[in-house]
Amino acid sequence: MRRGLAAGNWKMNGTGASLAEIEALTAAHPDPSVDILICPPATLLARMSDAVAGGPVATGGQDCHAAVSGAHTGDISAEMLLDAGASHVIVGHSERRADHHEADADVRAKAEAAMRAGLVTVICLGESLAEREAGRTLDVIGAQLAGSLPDGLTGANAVIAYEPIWAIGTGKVPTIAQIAEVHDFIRSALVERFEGEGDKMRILYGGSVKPTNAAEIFAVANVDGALVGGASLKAADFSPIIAALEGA
Ligand SMILES: O=C(CO)COP(=O)(O)O
Repeated sequence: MRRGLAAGNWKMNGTGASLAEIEALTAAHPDPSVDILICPPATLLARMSDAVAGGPVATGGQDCHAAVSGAHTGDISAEMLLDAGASHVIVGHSERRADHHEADADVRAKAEAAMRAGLVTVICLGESLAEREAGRTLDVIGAQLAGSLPDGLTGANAVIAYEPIWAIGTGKVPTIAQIAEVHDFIRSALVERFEGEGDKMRILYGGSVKPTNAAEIFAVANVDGALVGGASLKAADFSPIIAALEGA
Protein backbone atom coordinates (compact mmCIF):
# COMPACT_ATOMS: atom_id res chain seq x y z
CA MET A 1 0.00 0.00 0.00
CA ARG A 2 1.48 3.34 -1.05
CA ARG A 3 1.15 6.16 1.48
CA GLY A 4 -0.64 9.20 0.12
CA LEU A 5 1.27 12.38 -0.65
CA ALA A 6 -0.35 15.81 -0.68
CA ALA A 7 2.16 18.15 -2.30
CA GLY A 8 1.85 21.90 -2.75
CA ASN A 9 3.75 23.82 -5.41
CA TRP A 10 3.67 27.48 -4.48
CA LYS A 11 5.33 28.53 -7.76
CA MET A 12 6.30 32.25 -7.65
CA ASN A 13 4.01 33.03 -4.73
CA GLY A 14 4.63 33.73 -1.07
CA THR A 15 6.64 35.98 1.22
CA GLY A 16 7.48 35.79 4.90
CA ALA A 17 3.88 36.59 5.79
CA SER A 18 2.82 33.35 4.07
CA LEU A 19 4.53 31.29 6.77
CA ALA A 20 1.36 31.84 8.81
CA GLU A 21 -0.39 29.49 6.34
CA ILE A 22 2.10 26.76 7.18
CA GLU A 23 1.55 27.29 10.89
CA ALA A 24 -2.19 26.91 10.33
CA LEU A 25 -1.68 23.83 8.19
CA THR A 26 0.56 22.17 10.77
CA ALA A 27 -1.90 22.96 13.52
CA ALA A 28 -4.75 21.45 11.49
CA HIS A 29 -2.84 18.21 10.77
CA PRO A 30 -0.69 17.36 13.80
CA ASP A 31 -0.59 13.65 13.00
CA PRO A 32 -1.63 13.10 9.36
CA SER A 33 -2.00 9.63 7.86
CA VAL A 34 -0.54 10.93 4.59
CA ASP A 35 2.68 12.76 3.76
CA ILE A 36 2.50 16.53 3.30
CA LEU A 37 5.01 18.47 1.19
CA ILE A 38 5.21 22.18 0.42
CA CYS A 39 7.55 23.52 -2.26
CA PRO A 40 7.81 27.28 -1.62
CA PRO A 41 9.85 29.74 -3.67
CA ALA A 42 13.57 29.41 -2.97
CA THR A 43 13.55 32.65 -0.97
CA LEU A 44 11.27 31.02 1.64
CA LEU A 45 12.75 27.53 1.70
CA ALA A 46 15.12 27.86 4.65
CA ARG A 47 12.66 29.81 6.77
CA MET A 48 9.84 27.41 6.01
CA SER A 49 12.05 24.39 6.68
CA ASP A 50 12.97 25.83 10.08
CA ALA A 51 9.33 26.57 10.82
CA VAL A 52 8.16 23.01 10.11
CA ALA A 53 11.16 21.14 11.54
CA GLY A 54 10.12 18.16 13.64
CA GLY A 55 6.55 18.28 12.33
CA PRO A 56 4.69 16.40 9.61
CA VAL A 57 5.25 18.90 6.80
CA ALA A 58 8.24 18.38 4.50
CA THR A 59 9.66 21.06 2.22
CA GLY A 60 11.07 20.97 -1.28
CA GLY A 61 12.52 23.05 -4.08
CA GLN A 62 10.69 23.76 -7.33
CA ASP A 63 13.69 23.09 -9.57
CA CYS A 64 17.43 22.46 -9.32
CA HIS A 65 20.48 22.77 -11.53
CA ALA A 66 22.14 19.55 -12.63
CA ALA A 67 25.57 20.62 -11.36
CA VAL A 68 26.73 20.74 -7.73
CA SER A 69 28.07 24.31 -8.00
CA GLY A 70 29.58 26.67 -10.51
CA ALA A 71 29.10 29.74 -12.66
CA HIS A 72 25.33 29.50 -13.16
CA THR A 73 23.87 32.86 -12.17
CA GLY A 74 20.46 32.58 -10.58
CA ASP A 75 20.50 28.80 -10.33
CA ILE A 76 20.36 26.58 -7.25
CA SER A 77 21.84 23.09 -6.89
CA ALA A 78 20.19 20.09 -5.30
CA GLU A 79 22.87 20.19 -2.61
CA MET A 80 21.91 23.80 -1.80
CA LEU A 81 18.25 22.81 -1.48
CA LEU A 82 19.27 20.05 0.94
CA ASP A 83 21.35 22.55 2.89
CA ALA A 84 18.31 24.86 3.13
CA GLY A 85 16.29 22.06 4.72
CA ALA A 86 14.53 20.54 1.70
CA SER A 87 13.89 16.82 1.41
CA HIS A 88 12.29 16.96 -2.06
CA VAL A 89 12.64 18.78 -5.36
CA ILE A 90 10.23 19.13 -8.28
CA VAL A 91 11.87 18.70 -11.69
CA GLY A 92 10.43 18.98 -15.17
CA HIS A 93 7.39 21.07 -14.32
CA SER A 94 5.71 22.08 -17.57
CA GLU A 95 6.17 25.76 -16.72
CA ARG A 96 9.91 25.17 -16.64
CA ARG A 97 9.90 22.90 -19.66
CA ALA A 98 8.13 25.73 -21.56
CA ASP A 99 9.65 28.89 -20.07
CA HIS A 100 13.22 27.57 -19.82
CA HIS A 101 13.25 25.23 -22.82
CA GLU A 102 13.95 22.17 -20.70
CA ALA A 103 14.01 18.96 -22.71
CA ASP A 104 13.60 15.45 -21.32
CA ALA A 105 17.39 15.03 -21.12
CA ASP A 106 17.65 18.19 -18.98
CA VAL A 107 14.93 16.93 -16.67
CA ARG A 108 16.69 13.59 -16.39
CA ALA A 109 19.98 15.32 -15.46
CA LYS A 110 18.17 17.29 -12.76
CA ALA A 111 16.57 14.12 -11.39
CA GLU A 112 20.03 12.55 -11.28
CA ALA A 113 21.30 15.59 -9.38
CA ALA A 114 18.47 15.18 -6.87
CA MET A 115 19.41 11.51 -6.37
CA ARG A 116 23.06 12.49 -5.96
CA ALA A 117 22.12 14.98 -3.22
CA GLY A 118 19.79 12.56 -1.47
CA LEU A 119 16.59 14.44 -2.28
CA VAL A 120 13.34 12.80 -3.31
CA THR A 121 12.68 13.89 -6.87
CA VAL A 122 9.16 14.74 -8.04
CA ILE A 123 9.32 14.30 -11.82
CA CYS A 124 6.53 16.02 -13.78
CA LEU A 125 5.01 14.79 -17.04
CA GLY A 126 2.04 15.93 -19.06
CA GLU A 127 0.61 16.50 -22.50
CA SER A 128 -0.53 19.74 -24.11
CA LEU A 129 -4.08 20.29 -25.27
CA ALA A 130 -3.00 19.94 -28.91
CA GLU A 131 -1.34 16.62 -28.13
CA ARG A 132 -4.44 15.34 -26.34
CA GLU A 133 -6.74 16.46 -29.14
CA ALA A 134 -4.50 14.71 -31.66
CA GLY A 135 -4.88 11.47 -29.68
CA ARG A 136 -1.18 11.46 -28.79
CA THR A 137 -1.40 11.60 -24.99
CA LEU A 138 0.02 8.15 -24.22
CA ASP A 139 2.76 8.50 -26.84
CA VAL A 140 3.82 11.82 -25.29
CA ILE A 141 3.74 10.46 -21.74
CA GLY A 142 5.63 7.34 -22.84
CA ALA A 143 8.36 9.45 -24.44
CA GLN A 144 8.62 11.69 -21.37
CA LEU A 145 8.88 8.66 -19.09
CA ALA A 146 11.61 7.13 -21.26
CA GLY A 147 13.54 10.40 -21.59
CA SER A 148 13.09 12.11 -18.21
CA LEU A 149 13.49 9.26 -15.73
CA PRO A 150 17.02 8.20 -14.83
CA ASP A 151 17.91 4.63 -13.96
CA GLY A 152 18.00 3.80 -10.28
CA LEU A 153 14.71 5.36 -9.25
CA THR A 154 12.95 3.70 -6.31
CA GLY A 155 9.78 4.10 -4.33
CA ALA A 156 11.84 5.95 -1.73
CA ASN A 157 13.63 8.45 -3.96
CA ALA A 158 11.12 9.24 -6.68
CA VAL A 159 7.56 10.46 -7.17
CA ILE A 160 5.93 10.90 -10.58
CA ALA A 161 3.46 13.74 -11.14
CA TYR A 162 1.05 13.61 -14.08
CA GLU A 163 0.05 17.17 -14.88
CA PRO A 164 -1.83 17.68 -18.13
CA ILE A 165 -0.67 21.14 -19.19
CA TRP A 166 -4.17 22.22 -20.21
CA ALA A 167 -5.47 21.49 -16.71
CA ILE A 168 -2.91 23.64 -14.87
CA GLY A 169 -4.42 26.81 -13.47
CA THR A 170 -7.36 26.61 -15.86
CA GLY A 171 -10.07 25.01 -13.74
CA LYS A 172 -10.33 22.33 -16.45
CA VAL A 173 -9.88 18.82 -15.12
CA PRO A 174 -9.64 15.63 -17.18
CA THR A 175 -12.44 13.14 -16.75
CA ILE A 176 -11.96 10.42 -14.19
CA ALA A 177 -11.55 7.95 -17.07
CA GLN A 178 -8.82 10.10 -18.63
CA ILE A 179 -6.94 10.36 -15.32
CA ALA A 180 -7.29 6.61 -14.76
CA GLU A 181 -6.02 5.79 -18.26
CA VAL A 182 -2.84 7.84 -17.90
CA HIS A 183 -2.10 6.77 -14.32
CA ASP A 184 -2.53 3.10 -15.25
CA PHE A 185 -0.24 3.63 -18.24
CA ILE A 186 2.42 5.27 -16.06
CA ARG A 187 2.15 2.50 -13.47
CA SER A 188 2.67 -0.20 -16.10
CA ALA A 189 5.71 1.61 -17.49
CA LEU A 190 7.21 2.03 -14.01
CA VAL A 191 6.62 -1.61 -13.09
CA GLU A 192 8.19 -2.75 -16.34
CA ARG A 193 11.29 -0.58 -16.04
CA PHE A 194 11.98 -0.43 -12.29
CA GLU A 195 11.79 -4.03 -11.19
CA GLY A 196 10.49 -4.40 -7.66
CA GLU A 197 10.23 -0.59 -7.23
CA GLY A 198 7.80 0.54 -9.92
CA ASP A 199 4.79 -0.44 -7.86
CA LYS A 200 6.17 1.46 -4.85
CA MET A 201 6.59 4.83 -6.59
CA ARG A 202 3.79 7.25 -5.93
CA ILE A 203 2.01 8.82 -8.89
CA LEU A 204 0.41 12.20 -8.20
CA TYR A 205 -2.22 13.94 -10.28
CA GLY A 206 -1.83 17.70 -10.75
CA GLY A 207 -3.93 20.33 -12.50
CA SER A 208 -6.79 22.32 -10.96
CA VAL A 209 -7.12 20.07 -7.89
CA LYS A 210 -9.53 21.78 -5.48
CA PRO A 211 -11.33 20.84 -2.27
CA THR A 212 -14.42 20.20 -4.40
CA ASN A 213 -12.89 17.63 -6.77
CA ALA A 214 -10.12 16.07 -4.66
CA ALA A 215 -12.10 13.13 -3.27
CA GLU A 216 -13.21 11.79 -6.65
CA ILE A 217 -9.70 12.15 -8.07
CA PHE A 218 -8.17 10.34 -5.07
CA ALA A 219 -10.62 7.46 -5.55
CA VAL A 220 -8.97 6.61 -8.89
CA ALA A 221 -6.66 3.59 -8.88
CA ASN A 222 -2.98 4.53 -9.12
CA VAL A 223 -3.63 8.10 -7.97
CA ASP A 224 -1.50 8.28 -4.83
CA GLY A 225 -1.97 11.97 -4.11
CA ALA A 226 -1.83 15.35 -5.77
CA LEU A 227 0.55 18.09 -6.78
CA VAL A 228 -1.48 21.20 -6.08
CA GLY A 229 -0.75 24.74 -7.25
CA GLY A 230 -3.21 27.50 -6.45
CA ALA A 231 -5.16 25.58 -3.84
CA SER A 232 -2.01 24.88 -1.80
CA LEU A 233 -1.36 28.54 -1.01
CA LYS A 234 -3.99 28.83 1.71
CA ALA A 235 -4.34 26.38 4.57
CA ALA A 236 -8.12 26.73 4.29
CA ASP A 237 -7.97 25.29 0.75
CA PHE A 238 -5.15 22.77 1.14
CA SER A 239 -6.37 21.32 4.43
CA PRO A 240 -9.59 19.79 2.98
CA ILE A 241 -7.52 18.32 0.11
CA ILE A 242 -5.26 16.65 2.68
CA ALA A 243 -8.36 15.40 4.53
CA ALA A 244 -9.78 13.99 1.29
CA LEU A 245 -6.56 12.08 0.68
CA GLU A 246 -6.62 10.75 4.24
CA GLY A 247 -10.15 9.50 3.60
CA ALA A 248 -9.33 7.85 0.25
O1 LIG B 1 1.02 23.05 -11.78
C1 LIG B 1 0.43 22.64 -10.81
C2 LIG B 1 1.15 22.08 -9.66
O2 LIG B 1 2.49 21.87 -9.94
C3 LIG B 1 -1.05 22.70 -10.72
O3 LIG B 1 -1.42 24.00 -10.57
P1 LIG B 1 -2.97 24.36 -10.22
O4 LIG B 1 -3.35 23.43 -9.07
O5 LIG B 1 -2.95 25.79 -9.85
O6 LIG B 1 -3.75 24.03 -11.45
